[in-house]
Amino acid sequence: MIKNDSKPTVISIKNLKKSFGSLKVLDGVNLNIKLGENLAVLGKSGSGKSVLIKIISGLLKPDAGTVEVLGLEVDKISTKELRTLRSKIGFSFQNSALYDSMTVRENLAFPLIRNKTDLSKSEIQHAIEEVLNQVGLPQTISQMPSELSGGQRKRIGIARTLILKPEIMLYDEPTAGLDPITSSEINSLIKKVQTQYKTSSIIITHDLTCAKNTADNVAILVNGKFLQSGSFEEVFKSENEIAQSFYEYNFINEK
Ligand SMILES: Nc1ncnc2c1ncn2[C@@H]1O[C@H](COP(=O)(O)OP(=O)(O)OP(=O)(O)O)[C@@H](O)[C@H]1O
Repeated sequence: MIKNDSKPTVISIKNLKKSFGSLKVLDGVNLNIKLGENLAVLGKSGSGKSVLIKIISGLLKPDAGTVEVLGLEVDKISTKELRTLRSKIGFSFQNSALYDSMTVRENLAFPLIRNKTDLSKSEIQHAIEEVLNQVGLPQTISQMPSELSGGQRKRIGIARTLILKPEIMLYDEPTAGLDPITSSEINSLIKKVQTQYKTSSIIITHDLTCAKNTADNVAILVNGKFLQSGSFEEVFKSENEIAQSFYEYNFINEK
């Protein structure tokens, strides 16, 4: 799956298993993400994509296997180490998770104040302006989330994670519910984040256009394992029936 073996591995998962009662959700997942790589994880609803992300971020414990993130085994480290590790991971949630009663400025200041108490007011203001420019929305600084479009809210949600300069980004269905043009803008932003912030990312998506345009590699989660992984072309030009059925049910927009 990985093309450039000389780059360090940022996420390494070996034989990961996770069940809930008799429901086997992950049943031997193996995964390597190299520095600067974007990986799209595809899979049907309920296939375990969110469980995988929760295990990577230490919110759920694996039943078996090893999960190393930035060189640390997430289920073996102390709460304090986990907190530090999580501050290096940016989450882009489906609902953007903005605080409705705060302006865009306050939403962006919030993670900085919570995590970096030593920043001055002008440093915070500078960081907010910088990140708003990066996501292309400097004019929204005094607006409330309710005044923003779905695509703008998504961008501000991404800005709110970028302001902490994460090393890893986890995107949960970044284009869900967005029209094709707004989706394409979000896809471009994901690529921009990869190059400008030098992040390594997992992009959970049902949207093959998103996978094609944002990811270096894609992997399909089926029956608790990665069935197919590799570049978009490798996975979807294969004869594999499940990969083919994914492809046929998606309309692909070229960049
Ligand atoms: N804390 C939990 N307790 C019990 N079952 C759980 C828990 N979390 C997830 N599951 C089950 O694990 C399975 C995988 O869930 P998960 O949310 O990872 O799916 P998904 O691939 O992200 O789906 P979707 O695309 O719909 O978001 C589901 O059957 C879900 O009900």
